[in-house]
Amino acid sequence: MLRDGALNGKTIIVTGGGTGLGKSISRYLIQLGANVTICSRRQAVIDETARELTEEASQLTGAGQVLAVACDVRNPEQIENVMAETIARFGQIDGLLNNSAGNFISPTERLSYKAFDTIVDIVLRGTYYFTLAVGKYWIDNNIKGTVLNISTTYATTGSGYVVPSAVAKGGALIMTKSLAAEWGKYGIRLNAIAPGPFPTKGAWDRLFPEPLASMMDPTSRIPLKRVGEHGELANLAAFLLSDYSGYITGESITIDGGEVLAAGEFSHLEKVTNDQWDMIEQTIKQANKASKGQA
Ligand SMILES: CCCCC/C=C/C(=O)SCCNC(=O)CCNC(=O)[C@H](O)C(C)(C)COP(=O)(O)OP(=O)(O)OC[C@H]1O[C@@H](n2cnc3c(N)ncnc32)[C@H](O)[C@@H]1OP(=O)(O)O
Ligand SMILES: NC(=O)C1=CN([C@@H]2O[C@H](COP(=O)(O)OP(=O)(O)OC[C@H]3O[C@@H](n4cnc5c(N)ncnc54)[C@H](OP(=O)(O)O)[C@@H]3O)[C@@H](O)[C@H]2O)C=CC1
Repeated sequence: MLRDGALNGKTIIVTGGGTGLGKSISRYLIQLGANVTICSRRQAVIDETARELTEEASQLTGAGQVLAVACDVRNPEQIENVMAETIARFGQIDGLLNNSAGNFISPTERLSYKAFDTIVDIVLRGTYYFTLAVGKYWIDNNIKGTVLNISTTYATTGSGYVVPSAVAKGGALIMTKSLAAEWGKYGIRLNAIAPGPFPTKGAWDRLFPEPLASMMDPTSRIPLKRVGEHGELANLAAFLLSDYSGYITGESITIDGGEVLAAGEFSHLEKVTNDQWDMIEQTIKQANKASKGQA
């Protein structure tokens, strides 16, 4: 979507950049000229991704570079280290993509206290810690940086069976909007993306394990009748991290093929045939006549 070189000179930190959506978005940011630091807990995973993305970038003209630094987003000292390593290598930080998450599907009454804390600590506390650390750095150095948080559609609707994740994503979304209001005066923007289903191993292993996978088709409730493609999400993320979205802040943009619209009372009637619609129309028209005393 963006022109080659659209992110030249930008340095962006991507949490959870070694796998799944974080990896796909990092790949596109690098193609557009950004330098990207990927971080997550598993050094071997981010090292392998950095190697792969560096190899791909070497085939392109004007692509950025990639740095891998291990970090648990629940640990402020490790966050400071990611920032220090990024500044040492690339000079400054311009963007932060809070993409790391933990999640699993489970009836809430089966959860231990620690299970709830584990998810909320990664998703809400980790997002807050990283945003606070980078935000302080931007304010101190007069940098007009941009934060993009990967949310979910159920951050606003709520959802059963993923309650810790919904609570944490909901909190992170309100943080996005609150800080957009507070830090706008520094030129700092914060936005979110609320994706519907985009297949990744991390999400599918934990949200659609068997026998659930055989019992439910995630596309059946989606008006566009398909899951998302990583490139579609990467396009939106790159735009929101770029200067082209310079007047957008405090927003959450949904990218879900219309899935959230399924809440509409009559949105599930696609199985009704044309013959049935003919019958329905006649029945309603009869009722209309009856109500006017014409039947
Ligand atoms: C498709 C539609 C929209 C989907 C929206 C998607 C949202 C996403 O976030 S998808 C991202 C999925 N990716 C990941 O989750 C990657 C990282 N995840 C993990 O590393 C683990 O899944 C983790 C979150 C559980 C964290 O691992 P770790 O730190 O090693 O924690 P423990 O294994 O020690 O578990 C802590 C605690 O949680 C309990 N627990 C774990 N799994 C379950 C489960 N399936 N059901 C119930 N409880 C679970 C575990 O038992 C521990 O509690 P205690 O037993 O009290 O010690
Ligand atoms: N896939 C989908 O359909 C949807 C995904 N999302 C969101 O997209 C984002 C990416 O998910 P997805 O790519 O699917 O799944 P992945 O499992 O591939 O990504 C999650 C990443 O988070 C990292 N991570 C987990 N815990 C920590 C931690 N404590 N510190 C640092 N990093 C951590 C993991 O790396 P490591 O284990 O090495 O730490 C992993 O790279 C998440 O925010 C998720 O909520 C939202 C809606 C739909």
